[in-house]
Amino acid sequence: MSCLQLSVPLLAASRSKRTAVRCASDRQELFNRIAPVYDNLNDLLSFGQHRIWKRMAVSWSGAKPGDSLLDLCCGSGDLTFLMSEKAGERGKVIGLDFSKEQLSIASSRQYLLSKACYNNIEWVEGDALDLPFSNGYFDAITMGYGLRNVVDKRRAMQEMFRVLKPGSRVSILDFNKSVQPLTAFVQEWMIDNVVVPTATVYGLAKEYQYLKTSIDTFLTGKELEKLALDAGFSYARHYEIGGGLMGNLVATR
Ligand SMILES: C/C(=C\Cc1cc(O)c2ccccc2c1O)CCC[C@H](C)CCC[C@H](C)CCCC(C)C
Ligand SMILES: C[S@@+](CC[C@H](N)C(=O)[O-])C[C@H]1O[C@@H](n2cnc3c(N)ncnc32)[C@H](O)[C@@H]1O
Repeated sequence: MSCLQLSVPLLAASRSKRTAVRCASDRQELFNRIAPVYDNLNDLLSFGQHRIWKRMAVSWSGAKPGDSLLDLCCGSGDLTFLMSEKAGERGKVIGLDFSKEQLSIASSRQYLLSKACYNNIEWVEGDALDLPFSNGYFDAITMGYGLRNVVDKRRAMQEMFRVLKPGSRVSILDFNKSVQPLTAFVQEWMIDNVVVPTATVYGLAKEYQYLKTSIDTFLTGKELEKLALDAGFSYARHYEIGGGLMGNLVATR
């Protein structure tokens, strides 16, 4: 069984560093593979709604002109570009990801979109579980659809806490693991009957089946709030958006 199918409890039970490293590299390869079609499939499969959800995440981060900002697990840069517009030409935004292919797409988009403020963006190939930044460096952090994909969510939350300035916020957007049976049913039905079959047309059935597995083993809103408070954040609130299909955790250091 590849670790893309391993549930988090099984992964945690294995506890072997080697397993975690292999899982991280399997996911790294997955996001390298889907990079060429990632943006288009997101637009197609969410009817463009994901762009609204991402704008909400950036607004909740509290990012403002002149800030030093971080978009963690930036992928092709959707939230990085939004954070760049918030920071303006006096500010700075770092987009960090461990997928070379995703960062390549992000860099190409930066050149093609060529907005003046986008000169404030720096792309960094790195690990969200071992950030190459000093303590208390950033004024705000966003993480869009990344927390569910890291192999150690606690460690990722601790790293975000470490590199944030006191009083600053992290805004974490992801799928919502709903406790409402109807919402959970609709989400699962859409993924089973629309998302995975569409991805199969692109030869990516396994990759989008992983999407479903990762949601099944994700944390609920209340569990995400507790994860943030346990990492040291003073305040944490999880908001359900997109009819409960998505969720956004806002936490203050
Ligand atoms: C931007 C979105 C998902 C990003 C994303 C995250 C992952 O962890 C992946 C893992 C593996 C493969 C792909 C991804 C991935 O793309 C959210 C929107 C795109 C979704 C793929 C579509 C979700 C559909 C909703 C369940 C239903 C939407 C209903 C509509 C708004 C009426
Ligand atoms: C679903 S994509 C999200 C991309 C983008 N934030 C968005 O909202 O579209 C998840 C991203 O997380 C990255 N990722 C997963 N684990 C990571 C880690 N440990 N360190 C850095 N990036 C990671 C993947 O390479 C991928 O680009």
